[in-house]
Formats: sequence, structure tokens, C-alpha cells
Amino acid sequence: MTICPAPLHLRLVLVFSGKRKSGKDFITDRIQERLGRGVCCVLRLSGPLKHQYAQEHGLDLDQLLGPGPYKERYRGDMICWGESRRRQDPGFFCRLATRGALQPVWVVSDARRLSDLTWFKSRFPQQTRTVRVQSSEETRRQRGWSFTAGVDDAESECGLDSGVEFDWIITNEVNAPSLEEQLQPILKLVEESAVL
Ligand SMILES: Nc1ncnc2c1ncn2[C@@H]1O[C@H](COP(=O)(O)OP(=O)(O)OP(=O)(O)O)[C@@H](O)[C@H]1O
Ligand SMILES: C[C@@](O)(CCOP(=O)(O)O)CC(=O)O
Repeated sequence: MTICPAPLHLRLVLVFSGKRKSGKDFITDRIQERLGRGVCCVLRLSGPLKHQYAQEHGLDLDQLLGPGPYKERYRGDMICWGESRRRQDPGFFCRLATRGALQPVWVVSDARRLSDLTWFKSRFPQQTRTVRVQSSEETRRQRGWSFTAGVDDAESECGLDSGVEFDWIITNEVNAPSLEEQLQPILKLVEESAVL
């Protein structure tokens, strides 16, 4: 396999993970707002997956991409569908999601498996940092989460529960330090990477 060098414009790859309704999209959107769309793009590994799944199954892509309950009806089947692609090629969705990303900071919102982290760390070893978002089950419940067997006890949700040393852990709870405060070290690193 040929490994392509990191694109010259790429300074930082922030790879986020966290359980359902921990707030990955909420936080990565805040980071993009802070940095601006010219500097920072949010890349979702589930983007190309949902795109193709929606096309093949005649589903509403916008709703699959959104935070509402619609996507939960299809989550189990989407996981199986995506895993059959990943078995043939573990980097399949990582490659598609990063294709054509021209900004110097990439924020990947939804790593779920060790193979996702390995893909970014092996391609962009200098640039990649990992961030875990965590919230209590109670908080996640208030945001619409309920335990689903086959999803919440499977690799899609548990693949990064152990064996990873994250560069940062963000606690997304009302009684935790503010997100503003917790995001400071990350935003500082962006500044040091001289993209602002
Ligand atoms: N700190 C916060 N303050 C207010 N609302 C929040 C906060 N964090 C998350 N939310 C809300 O909780 C819901 C779930 O958050 P979000 O979609 O970001 O989670 P997620 O981890 O991306 O979940 P999923 O894996 O299901 O996509 C959203 O409606 C979001 O707006
Ligand atoms: C099918 C899947 O990509 C859905 C992800 O949806 P979301 O990021 O939770 O909105 C999860 C997976 O790939 O295991």
C-alpha cells in the first residue's frame, strides 16, 4: 500500500470521539465557529457512509445527518452496512471524508474504532491529536439517548473505551468547567500551529 504524504496545507487534525449524545457534533461545531470555515473544516466519517446508505435505501439524508430521532431507526442497520465496507478496507470512510479538505485544521467529529485512530495517526503523525468527549448517562438521556442493545454494547460505541491515551478529555456537563475553558488548550495549539 502506498502511503501519501500529508498535504502541505495541513497543520492539525483533531480527531474527536465519544458516545452517542455526548455532544461531539455540538463541540466540534463550536470549534469551527471559533476558528472560521476558512481555517477549519468539520469532517464526519459517517458523512459518506450516510450519503451512500441513504441513496441505496431511499432515505432522507438531511435527517440521517441531523441530531434528531430519525437516524436512530436506521443506526443498527447502518452500522452493519458500514462494517461490511470496513472489513474490506478499514480506511474506506476516512479516505472519503478527508478527500478535498483544503483547510489547515481538520476536525474529525466521530472516530469510533481503533482503526479510525490508526488511519489518521499513521498518515498524519505530526498533525494528529485525539480528543474524547464524555458525558454521564443521565445527561445523555436528557439529550435523547436510551440504551439500545447491539448498538451501545458494540464496537461502534465501545471501540475506543479502553486502550487509547487521548490527548484531551472534555467533560460536556452542566456542572463541569465551561466548554470555553476546556477548549482553551486545543485553541492554543491551533494558534501555535500558526494558522490564525
Ligand atoms: N453543552 C451543550 N449545551 C447544550 N446542548 C448540548 C450540549 N451538548 C450537546 N447538546 C445537545 O445535545 C444533543 C446531542 O448532541 P450531539 O448531536 O452533539 O451529540 P453527538 O455526540 O454528536 O451524538 P450522536 O453520536 O448521536 O450524533 C444535540 O441536540 C445538542 O445540541
Ligand atoms: C453508522 C454510523 O456511522 C452512524 C453514526 O451516526 P452519528 O455520528 O452518531 O450521527 C456509526 C458507525 O459507523 O458505527
